Amino acid sequence: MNDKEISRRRLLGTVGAAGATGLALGAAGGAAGYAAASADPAAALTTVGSTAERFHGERQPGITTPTQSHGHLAAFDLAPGAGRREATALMRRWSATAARLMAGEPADDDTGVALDAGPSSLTVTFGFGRTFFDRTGLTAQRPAQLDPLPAFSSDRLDPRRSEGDLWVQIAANDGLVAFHALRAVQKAAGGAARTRWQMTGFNRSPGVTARPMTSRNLMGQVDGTRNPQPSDPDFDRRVFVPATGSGAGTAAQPAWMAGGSYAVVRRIRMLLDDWEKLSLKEQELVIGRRKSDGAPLTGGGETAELDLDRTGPDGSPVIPADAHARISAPEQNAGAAMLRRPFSYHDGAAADGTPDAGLLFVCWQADPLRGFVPVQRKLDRGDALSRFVRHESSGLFAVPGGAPEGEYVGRPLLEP
Ligand SMILES: C=CC1=C(C)c2cc3[nH]c(cc4nc(cc5[nH]c(cc1n2)c(C)c5CCC(=O)O)C(CCC(=O)O)=C4C)c(C)c3C=C
Ligand SMILES: [Fe+2]
Repeated sequence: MNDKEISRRRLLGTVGAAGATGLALGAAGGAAGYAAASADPAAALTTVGSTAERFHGERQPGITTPTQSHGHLAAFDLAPGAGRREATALMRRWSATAARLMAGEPADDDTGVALDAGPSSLTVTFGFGRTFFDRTGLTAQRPAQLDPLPAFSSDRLDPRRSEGDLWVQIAANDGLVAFHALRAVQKAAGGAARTRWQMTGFNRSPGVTARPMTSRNLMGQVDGTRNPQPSDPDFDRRVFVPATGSGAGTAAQPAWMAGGSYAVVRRIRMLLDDWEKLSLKEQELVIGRRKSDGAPLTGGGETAELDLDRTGPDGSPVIPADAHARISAPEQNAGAAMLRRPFSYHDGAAADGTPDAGLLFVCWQADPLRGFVPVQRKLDRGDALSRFVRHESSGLFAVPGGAPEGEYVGRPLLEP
């Protein structure tokens, strides 16, 4: 792998090292807050702890930020009686809280949970659900892209753990820093909004592999190999809403979504007891890739192209017709693609004793009808993986562009 490829892959969090886009806050740089308060600031922060992401900017953090090791996803509903005024004040408070915590500074009325740690690549990302717009009298500003996702035959969705007026994604390379931020966001909600659901996930910790590697999921597969890369000429067009408010071939988007993206969030349970009964060969045929290194069954290394036309001695395709990697490939879906940025989760055992574990699947795209929806439709019809997974909750959120310095996320919608 050359240097360019490594830095490109770091950007998407496929490596086990602190983020390339982050800003290391050393003592000389005046890392305010927790670490600066310790006896020896110069020694207090490791590279992992001292790395900071920027809150303010054209785009929100947490979309192309290298995937962190700890994540919390939370949806909130506006409190009864709360409308646009309360939502505006809430987004101001949340943005101020996120900016402070991401810079390694304490929140108002701080709980002290992250007292000794640096920002640890914390990101806080905010989104609006479909119901937010009616609640705030902004129905006319609701993007068509937030229309409900179609029902899929394999859905087993729990409505209480789906959707929501507002969505927050919190992630950091330290569990205490991530939890601290979640509590700060929940406290800053005050009387304006209540937690509707909350889920906790994880990824590999920075630095645990000897070389930069794509992460694995709880089925043991290398997962993330064929994600779109920021260096791809069509990356921005696929993932972000352009400043003009709409992209080629997509439905018009409101101006307030410029620089934003849409997050599809699915809690996908893995039926691990069934999966783990398969032989290695059977597992590899389900995906169409080798488990050891993620390489296509048709050969080459991890990043080699899939040869979808290759047949074996018996005349059947080497990458089976129902293999997940074949069915989800953009070439099989009129170019539909999304940026997958998931977390694994493990919530103990279900009532039947099986592990309640799987993927908090989060994918990003400029338009869900040109990303998640066509691919999931296809997977729903004939993906070999579907026997081993169950979609248990779902959310679709409009994530606006980032807040410039001195502003808050969502200002162009709430106070145009
Ligand atoms: C609708 C979108 C997708 C869902 C839902 C989904 C669930 C899911 N996927 C894996 C494991 C792997 N997925 C891989 C590739 C892959 N998956 C999707 C989409 C969804 N997956 C896409 C678009 C792609 C890339 C296809 C391509 O560009 O060729 C892979 C292979 C490695 C990789 O490219 O990342 C694995 C492994 C699980 C376990 C899962 C649900 C739990
Ligand atoms: Fe997949």
